[in-house]
Amino acid sequence: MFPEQKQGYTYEEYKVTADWLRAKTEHRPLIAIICGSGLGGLAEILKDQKVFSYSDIPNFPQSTVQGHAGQLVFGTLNGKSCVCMQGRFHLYEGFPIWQVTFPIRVFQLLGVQTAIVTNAAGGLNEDYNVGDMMLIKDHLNLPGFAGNSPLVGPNDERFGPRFPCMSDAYDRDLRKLAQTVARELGFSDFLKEGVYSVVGGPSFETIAECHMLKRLGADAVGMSTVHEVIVARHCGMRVFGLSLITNKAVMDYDSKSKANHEEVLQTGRERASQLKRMISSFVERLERNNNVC
Ligand SMILES: O=P(O)(O)O[C@@H]1C[C@H](O)[C@@H](CO)O1
Ligand code: HPA
Repeated sequence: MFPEQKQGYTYEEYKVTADWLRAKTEHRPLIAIICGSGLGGLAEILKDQKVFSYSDIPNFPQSTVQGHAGQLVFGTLNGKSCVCMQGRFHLYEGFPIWQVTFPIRVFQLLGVQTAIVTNAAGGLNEDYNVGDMMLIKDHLNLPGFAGNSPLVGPNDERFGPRFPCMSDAYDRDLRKLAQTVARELGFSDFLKEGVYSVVGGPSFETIAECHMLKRLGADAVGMSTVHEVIVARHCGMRVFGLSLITNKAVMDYDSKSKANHEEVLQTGRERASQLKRMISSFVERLERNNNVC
């Protein structure tokens, strides 16, 4: 017979990790920042850092993708306590979806109220350019349509309800705040707002798939974020989602362009300083408004 397969974490397992972290750091984060591919440099904006390698944290999965360092960085940003994931987990790495989203519930137990979720994404909207920042206003959850949701399985009411609402997944006030911040920083020319579609990866999309996603209403495509957002909303966090358009999706059969991870990382490096200023000012304003914009 096959050994019984693990179906998810227990409440106690999330708690073991949260308690372990709480015992090892005095930081009590209210904000979590999840760094997308090549965007780990965002953690550098945190002061008074306490850094943990994922391999040292009980129950934590390990990062396997280039551009995801695999470190949890606690620190303060403009006086506000934050925790930053330098590296996230993706379905294509072979993790079950409940492992992909494991850190989110740990953060909730640590007291996090707001999740800032970033990613690298391919632009489907023809008005988008490489290097644009896209405020995520909504998502299309393709793995979810096929039943691969992080909330599948018995629901633990201590985290949230059986049937959480997702029509307000990406907080409108936080998006407004981001628009204000971008305007003040002179970033409006490369700021967009749109719909992010998650696919399973790791292969980049075919031309026909890109056309399909665009017709479904997606402005950008990626391989992450949505699972984390669903779990964050389920447990009552406010979510701000930000995509960096690292490449243009190939939509034309005559095109010689080929999506590739190196271009994704390179665009991240080129936009690193603007992204840091954007997130830093955004968090500063959150503080000023006591998280109520
Ligand atoms: O972690 P994110 O979603 O930013 O990473 C994207 C999707 C793939 O992991 C990778 C492809 O280049 O970048
Ligand atoms: N497709 C899927 N995921 C991505 C892309 C893309 O074009 N760019 C960065 N992540």
